[in-house]
Amino acid sequence: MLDTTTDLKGLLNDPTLLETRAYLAGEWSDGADGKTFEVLNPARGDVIATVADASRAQVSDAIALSKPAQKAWAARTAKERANILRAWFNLMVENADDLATILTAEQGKPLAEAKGEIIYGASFIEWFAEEAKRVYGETVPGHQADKRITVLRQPIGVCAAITPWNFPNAMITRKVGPALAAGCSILVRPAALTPLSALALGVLADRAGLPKGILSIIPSTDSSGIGKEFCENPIVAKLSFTGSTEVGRILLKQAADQVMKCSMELGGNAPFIVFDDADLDAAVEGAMACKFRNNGQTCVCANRIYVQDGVYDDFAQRLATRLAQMKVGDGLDGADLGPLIEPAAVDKVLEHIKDATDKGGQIISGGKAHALGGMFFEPTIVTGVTQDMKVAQEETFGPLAPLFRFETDDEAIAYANDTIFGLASYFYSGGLSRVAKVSEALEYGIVGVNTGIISTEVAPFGGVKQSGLGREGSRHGIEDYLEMKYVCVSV
Ligand SMILES: NC(=O)C1=CN([C@@H]2O[C@H](COP(=O)(O)OP(=O)(O)OC[C@H]3O[C@@H](n4cnc5c(N)ncnc54)[C@H](OP(=O)(O)O)[C@@H]3O)[C@@H](O)[C@H]2O)C=CC1
Ligand SMILES: O=C(O)[C@H](O)CS(=O)(=O)O
Repeated sequence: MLDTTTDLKGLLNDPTLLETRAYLAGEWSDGADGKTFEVLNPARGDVIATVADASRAQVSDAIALSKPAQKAWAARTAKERANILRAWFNLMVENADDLATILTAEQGKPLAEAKGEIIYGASFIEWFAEEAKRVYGETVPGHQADKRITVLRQPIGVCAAITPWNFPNAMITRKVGPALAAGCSILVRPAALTPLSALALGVLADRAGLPKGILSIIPSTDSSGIGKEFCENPIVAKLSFTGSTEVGRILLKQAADQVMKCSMELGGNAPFIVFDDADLDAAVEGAMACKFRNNGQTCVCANRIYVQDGVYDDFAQRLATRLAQMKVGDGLDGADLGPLIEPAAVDKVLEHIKDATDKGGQIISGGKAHALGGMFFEPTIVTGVTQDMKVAQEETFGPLAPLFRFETDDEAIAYANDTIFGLASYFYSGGLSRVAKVSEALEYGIVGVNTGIISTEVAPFGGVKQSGLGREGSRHGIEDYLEMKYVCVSV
């Protein structure tokens, strides 16, 4: 752990963005009985803020208040809602430097990446401000001479969201943007490790003129209690979750009693395939971007790198050369790779490396905790990795690049699909026919071809199999916040 403390307020141009109270139905509130919890900087280990710890009862009250507020919000014109969202987007962009500093301080990713996340997060608010005006209905030719049929698309009502620590800004805006655009209200519970980015978004939403009751940001250590409140409170009509498949399953079971509409962005186990006709320099750059973004802590990060026999050794050597240029350190001090989020994350990377090397894998780069100590870890490459190793089936969520060897296209496709997950996949090839065939054969919601970066607000993001339900972003992202109503008029 670095021997420095973080004067977070002192680093901000606008220190009022560092809000530590809960934002409950538009009111800034202390936790019940003044309860609080501490937020740490994962690079330095120091306490950067003490935040209100909201209780389940407070959340229940906020849900009740958000119901009439939602009705009034839905009654506004789409253009009025869009204008407020647009004002919020502008404020996010204007305050991007401060939002990025807060994000890096609580999450650890390098400042440049944090700034990228803020702009990416803001893009969902901009996109859905535009989509708000395009929620069209339909007219259907009547089935009898006297019948006139119209199809309305109406906001689903009060929504709830649970978001993870790895993207403390963008995973919120990707849910809140479409909800608010559609005319819903939404209550968000961010991960307890990273509530400050979420609360700063609440400050800016307030400034943008969002009416009271439409948005709640709930810092709380009671993840399971708040999750139950979201699933059991009859006012809540929809739940959107991003996080592990394990927690997604719990929430789906809880939501089943109310037959609640759910969107789930769950775990991935992304394959990254390098065929022998690939541009190897491009493939190495793609692997660097895809594997080491957020230090390997995203569910679309390459988890398994499959390289065809003829280019395997060359690719491994080039990747190792590139990795040696990466500087590990404090995200606030210009590092390329920050710390992992918590000690358990370091243990998981060590466990996967040990399992691989016990079964015959060889470390060619890194392989151990970094000399900086704390949650810093050396970016690592293991070669000779096979399908019987843990890393083939489980997400590492850390800076470990395991290199698998394959010979034929069918073998690569079979290995890539041999998982319960189906979020993102990637491959590099220069062959037109291969590009078409492999894209179709991969059982994934997202396929990156000759690119390692696939995240954008304009495309539908989501997985198949146990990676989730629904899509976020794009014109499809608003659908989960709308209900269809068919009106049949006899004339
Ligand atoms: N973050 C992501 O996008 C993904 C994570 N994963 C995997 O999951 C592991 C853990 O990652 P993490 O992001 O913490 O994922 P989790 O699923 O553990 O947490 C995601 C969110 O759910 C909350 N939560 C946890 N348990 C419950 C519950 N019982 N009811 C309601 N909410 C709950 C968490 O709150 P709190 O943290 O405050 O308890 C957090 O806000 C990773 O190492 C990775 O392997 C996989 C895919 C995606
Ligand atoms: O938008 C992204 O790039 C991802 O959603 C982040 S994650 O959910 O894959 O971790």
